Amino acid sequence: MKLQPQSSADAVAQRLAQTATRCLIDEARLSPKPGLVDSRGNGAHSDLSLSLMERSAHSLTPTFFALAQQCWRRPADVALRQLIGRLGREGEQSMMAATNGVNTHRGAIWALGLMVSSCAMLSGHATASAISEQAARLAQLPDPAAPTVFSKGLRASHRYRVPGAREEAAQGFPHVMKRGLPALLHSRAQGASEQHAMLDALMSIMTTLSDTCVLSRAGMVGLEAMQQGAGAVLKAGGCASHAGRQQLAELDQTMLGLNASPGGAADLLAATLFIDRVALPAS
Ligand SMILES: CC(C)(COP(=O)(O)OP(=O)(O)OC[C@H]1O[C@@H](n2cnc3c(N)ncnc32)[C@H](O)[C@@H]1O)[C@@H](O)C(=O)NCCC(=O)NCCS
Ligand SMILES: Nc1ncnc2c1ncn2[C@@H]1O[C@H](COP(=O)(O)OP(=O)(O)OP(=O)(O)O)[C@@H](O)[C@H]1O
Repeated sequence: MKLQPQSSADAVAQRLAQTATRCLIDEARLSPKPGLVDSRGNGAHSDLSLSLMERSAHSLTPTFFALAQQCWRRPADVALRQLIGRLGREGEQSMMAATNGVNTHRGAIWALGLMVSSCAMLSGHATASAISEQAARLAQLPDPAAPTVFSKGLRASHRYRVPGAREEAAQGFPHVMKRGLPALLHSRAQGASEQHAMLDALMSIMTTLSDTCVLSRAGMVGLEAMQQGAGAVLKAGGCASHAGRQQLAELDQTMLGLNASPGGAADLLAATLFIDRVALPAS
């Protein structure tokens, strides 16, 4: 979608929105991802496809643009948190309209929505730590208008007593800051291709994330298989190595066998790519 900037705020909002959409598309196309939709196929999903994921990603550009515009240079307070919540839920509706009711990106709207908002609050110029800290502040604020449905993610969080999407954000996205981003930068510095560096970032996120998508579909057995399998890929030398790619192929088979798909880890990979592309280098 073409957005016409009117001011510097609009120009930054346009850049952030287009980058967020691009990160969703790059995440979806990245292959081979265990259990997830990628350019090979639908993974463990019967209702998702790459073209649906791409359509959904494009439908979200106006949501990310509105979030960035509305958050431009504003402080974190309850009024802004409520506004972001409303825009995020409207984004979920746009996604559902674009996909005929299939949940392609709910978790991604949450993670990227908070990051786009945080970045705009900081005038579009901020380090990775500043963006993640601002996102944590937003996520910690109450949104009295939030619906009280007991979602699948919330149910898994309660049943297995593990943190979910809300906690990940409220803690400042530790799986982006301490796993995904360092792994992406490390693999690049070792000479890995961009594809392999992105896959290593995903593996690093998967080693410790309590992904409620995996828990909902495959329980604790599925979560342990995901964490252990991702660790084995990295231990074998990562995705740039032949041994690492063999472990990755095994993990893919295991996840498909368990009908498990790490959707939360995929969201956090997209968020990692976003931070990598928009954050200023730390001084
Ligand atoms: C917080 C959200 C993600 C709802 O989470 P909930 O735990 O209730 O479960 P739900 O099953 O609906 O979605 C969870 C999704 O998060 C992702 N996820 C799963 N596990 C994790 C994890 N450990 N960490 C991060 N993301 C995860 C997955 O994609 C999963 O599908 C969100 O939909 C929400 O409440 N949005 C309200 C609108 C809002 O406030 N938006 C503000 C930012 S735009
Ligand atoms: N490449 C991807 N493949 C699959 N899921 C992804 C991908 N990228 C991100 N996701 C995330 O995974 C979540 C979809 O997970 P899931 O299929 O478990 O949702 P659901 O439709 O609520 O559940 P189910 O299909 O089990 O009924 C979305 O919230 C989305 O953000």
